[in-house]
Formats: sequence, structure tokens, C-alpha cells
Amino acid sequence: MIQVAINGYGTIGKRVADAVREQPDMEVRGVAKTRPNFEAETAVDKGFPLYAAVEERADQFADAGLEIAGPVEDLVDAADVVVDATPSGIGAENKSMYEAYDTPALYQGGEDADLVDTSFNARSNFEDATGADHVRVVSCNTTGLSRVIAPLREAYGVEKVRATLVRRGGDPGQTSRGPINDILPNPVTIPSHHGPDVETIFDDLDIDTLGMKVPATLMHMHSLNVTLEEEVDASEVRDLFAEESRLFLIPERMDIDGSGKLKEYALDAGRPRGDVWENCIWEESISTVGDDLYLFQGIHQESDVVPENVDAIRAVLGEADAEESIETTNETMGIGL
Ligand SMILES: NC(=O)C1=CN([C@@H]2O[C@H](COP(=O)(O)OP(=O)(O)OC[C@H]3O[C@@H](n4cnc5c(N)ncnc54)[C@H](OP(=O)(O)O)[C@@H]3O)[C@@H](O)[C@H]2O)C=CC1
Ligand SMILES: O=C(OP(=O)(O)O)[C@H](O)COP(=O)(O)O
Repeated sequence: MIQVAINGYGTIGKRVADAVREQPDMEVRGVAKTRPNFEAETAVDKGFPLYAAVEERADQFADAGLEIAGPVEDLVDAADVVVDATPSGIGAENKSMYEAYDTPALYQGGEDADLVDTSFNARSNFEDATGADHVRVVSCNTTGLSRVIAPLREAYGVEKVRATLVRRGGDPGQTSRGPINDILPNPVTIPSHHGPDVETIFDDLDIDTLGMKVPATLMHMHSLNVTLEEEVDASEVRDLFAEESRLFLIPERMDIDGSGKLKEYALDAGRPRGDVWENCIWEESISTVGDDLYLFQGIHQESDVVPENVDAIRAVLGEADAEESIETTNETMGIGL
């Protein structure tokens, strides 16, 4: 069994822990946090050994009635691989600890691409992570773009991608985030960081991205224009996407008109936390004009990177190829709406 450490038990880390627990070939060795709160209590309730990320604050857990298994260094030492899901920039600070214990590490999209040996998206470049010591699972938006671009490149070739990303202001639990009543060009400079980030997955891709932030918490929304290398009928693209396990084509009959109903559907379907692991592409929006393809897709920022982290664990340890890993992860998590 692959022993997995999860350092940073917040929005992403707690979801990765639950997904890892479902895998037949993995075990959660433990999770690390800096302080007691509701997430620490839930981790203990779920039976995950809890480690102290900051030694000087370890007493706070005892004061809150939470038993600590040891310092985070013990967890990293005992694990085969660590998933760092700490806030942006902390992963970079943790890198030397992972190196000291010779434990391969996965980082999240908030870290810089040059921190790692390779950036990762399971559908696009699984093999690049094999044997790597430091791998970055790209951000929710980059994951969402990569999953669409990979099959289009393989089937038709891609000349140019133009994407406008309407980004949720914060996650539902991020009460300090905004905007509350505004629409921000964010970043105001063009291209946004997302285009260069997608190029860490496809280094020869021509892509421009523009970003905005809006007063919403549920999901991001992408408006996508891909110039293909040949003219293709929209129905062919729909058929191509229908074969992709992490793309959900929202059928017109479902009458899902936005992120709110998508989340409601996920909750009705019994998804944990109402998570939507797949890109959600409005089927009616898939249109072609000459060699230009257009579509709208919703991206659930809190969860689409979770199966990617599970696959990245197998990739770095060389435990499976892309197809096997994606299939196992999909089956165990129940991916495929
Ligand atoms: N949220 C999102 O939509 C997405 C986030 N990401 C990326 O994932 C990463 C994590 O983001 P997210 O889960 O949202 O962040 P959160 O703030 O929700 O979770 C991070 C957790 O890390 C803990 N933490 C803070 N400092 C340390 C430390 N030194 N050692 C161990 N744990 C620490 C915090 O817990 P505490 O201090 O309470 O112990 C916190 O709960 C970032 O790189 C982000 O960019 C990627 C895709 C989507
Ligand atoms: O962490 C994330 O968003 P955030 O930095 O706005 O909280 C998501 O990964 C999305 O980030 P991005 O829009 O910079 O890709």
C-alpha cells in the first residue's frame, strides 16, 4: 500500500485525503495542520492521524482535546509520498523538508512552476511525472483548460486557444474574500497567468487568456475559443468530448442553466460536499464556425484537481500508467456524471 502524507488539510487537502482513502492501493498515513479548528476535529473523527505542522503550536491541539501523532517531520519520514496542500507559497518553504526525508512531493497550483521538475495533468502528461521528486498539480483553471485541449490537439491539432475566465471571488468558506458587489478584471494585465500555466503542460501551445473575478463562490466559468487546424463539425467535437471521462456534457434536457443548478445536481447525486470533479461543458454551447470552436464550461475549483492529485501519486511512484490510474481513480471516486 502506498503511504500518503497530506500536509495542509484545508479545501484541497481534506478532499484529497478522502479520495486517497477510497483507493485500493493507497492509505492515508496522516494529515498535518498548524492549529485546531473544525477541520482538525473532522480529521480526527475520520480516523486520520493528525500531525502538528508547527512544533511550537502543537500544545494548542492538546488544549482543544485533540491528540497529536507527532510533528509533521515524522509524517513526511514515514510516507512514500507527500501531498502538499498548504496555502500558496508555503509549499515552496516545505520543499527542503521533503528533500531532507527523501520523500517525493506533490504541490498545488498556487506554487510557482519553477519549484518543480514537472507540472501535471493526468490526461495530458501523466508520464512526465514518473520518477520525479517534485511535481505540481496545476490549478483548477489550468486543469479545466488542459482536459479540453488534450483531446482537441490529438484529434484535430490546435492552432490557437483564446479563453476568458470568469473566476469565482473565493471559495464558500473564504468569508474574507471579495469582490462583494463588483466585477474585476483580474489580473488586469493580459494575458492572465493561466495561459503561461497551461503552457507548462503543453509547451508548444499558442494560448491567450483573460481573467475576471466576480461575486460568486460556487464555480468558475470559462468562455473558450479554440482555432483548430482543420474544419470540424460541432457534432464531431461533441462525440469526441463524450468519450472523455472527466468531461461532463450537460444535456439540454437537464435544464441546468448555471453553476447553482450544477452544484444542486451534484448534491442530489449524492456527491460528497457537492463536489463536481468533471469539467461541465454546456453541450448546446459547443459550436464551430469554420475552423473555430466555441464553448462554455463550468469548473468546480474546490474539487477538479482532486482526482489529478490521486493520479499524480501513482505517476511519481511509477505504480500505473495513465489509463490504469485514471480508470481506478474514476471508479473509486464515482467520477462520470
Ligand atoms: N481552493 C481552490 O479553489 C484551489 C486551490 N488550489 C491550490 O491548492 C493550495 C491549497 O489551497 P486551499 O486548499 O484552497 O487552501 P486552504 O487555505 O483551504 O487550505 C490550506 C490549509 O493548509 C493549512 N496550513 C497553513 N499553513 C500550513 C503549514 N505551514 N503547514 C501545514 N498546513 C498549513 C491551513 O490550515 P491551518 O492553518 O488551519 O492548519 C489550511 O487549512 C494552494 O496552492 C491553492 O492555490 C488549487 C486549486 C483550487
Ligand atoms: O487557488 C485558486 O484560486 P485563488 O488563488 O483565487 O483562491 C484556484 O486554483 C484558482 O486560481 P487561478 O484562477 O489563479 O487559477
